[in-house]
Amino acid sequence: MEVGFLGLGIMGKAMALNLLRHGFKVTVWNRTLSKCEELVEHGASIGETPAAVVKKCKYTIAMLSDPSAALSVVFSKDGVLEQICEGKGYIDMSTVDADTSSKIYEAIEKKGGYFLEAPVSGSKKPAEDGQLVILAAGEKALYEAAIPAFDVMGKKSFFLGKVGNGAKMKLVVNMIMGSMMNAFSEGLVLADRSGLSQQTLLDVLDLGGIANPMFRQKGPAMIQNSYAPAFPLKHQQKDMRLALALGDENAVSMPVAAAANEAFKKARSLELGDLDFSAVYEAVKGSKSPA
Ligand SMILES: NC(=O)C1=CN([C@@H]2O[C@H](COP(=O)(O)OP(=O)(O)OC[C@H]3O[C@@H](n4cnc5c(N)ncnc54)[C@H](OP(=O)(O)O)[C@@H]3O)[C@@H](O)[C@H]2O)C=CC1
Ligand SMILES: O=CC(=O)O
Repeated sequence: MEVGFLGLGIMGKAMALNLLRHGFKVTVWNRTLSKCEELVEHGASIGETPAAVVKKCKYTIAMLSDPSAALSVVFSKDGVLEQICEGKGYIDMSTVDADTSSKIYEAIEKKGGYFLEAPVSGSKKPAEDGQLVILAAGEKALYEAAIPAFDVMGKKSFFLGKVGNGAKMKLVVNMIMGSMMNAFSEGLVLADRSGLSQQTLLDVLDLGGIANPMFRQKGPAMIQNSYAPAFPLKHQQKDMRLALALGDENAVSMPVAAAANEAFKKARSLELGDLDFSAVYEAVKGSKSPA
């Protein structure tokens, strides 16, 4: 199966490598074209533009930073829309809001193409290990055609119905995750400032009813003030912002998420946006300068 892949950031690179490892023929494009070279070493071909990738491939996957990147790759000159046509499918796996996804869907449908949104839950390591959770919605026939690729990239795929439902599910999940990360950070600060061992707190948490992989994996690095980016903080703040907008639309009061969003914004103002989202701990601690 030949697929196109647009966007070779932390996630896209790992996902495209998995496809290559499992025998897919992959044509890649990235805004910073030099990032394609590593994929070429693993057997990928390069498309010079998103349009060139879509022209060559029946199915094209995108994994881009945010709504503005997702829209730009489709609608700009040399974008996806120039070559999408009947018989071709476009699968956007970026985390965006339902409106962005719907705009892309409508434009692609007008040209006779198929569209599926398929954001993922799971970070750098699950992407490398093919263990993502895929939250798809849109054209069912395209979902079915994409299952061999989803089976390589993920451990479980959900088909959630009409376009927008995948985006919304992903935002709800990440809203919860961002709030949890803030509560966790406050707990670590409180333990430390009240004279307790943070390591003992991690041990206690891991044995109880609120044990979870995120605390287990991020906690030890956080107490060492180490934030190598797996999920960049700027993307988590984007997801909080988009989830809060979804709350606005549905008149859902979310004071916990709103407070968490403020902490992520504060962390961005401390220039922590490119670090892992666990670096919000620095903002919660009250750090005054970049970590
Ligand atoms: N990292 C994670 O743990 C997870 C991330 N996600 C989501 O997946 C998506 C990608 O995340 P991740 O890989 O971490 O992000 P990165 O920041 O590592 O990569 C972002 C990608 O988007 C591209 N891009 C940014 N702006 C534009 C633009 N205007 N036009 C074209 N391309 C652009 C970048 O290109 P360039 O290289 O040129 O900058 C890069 O390929 C995001 O929506 C994120 O929220 C979902 C689950 C987990
Ligand atoms: O979007 C981030 C994730 O870990 O999932």
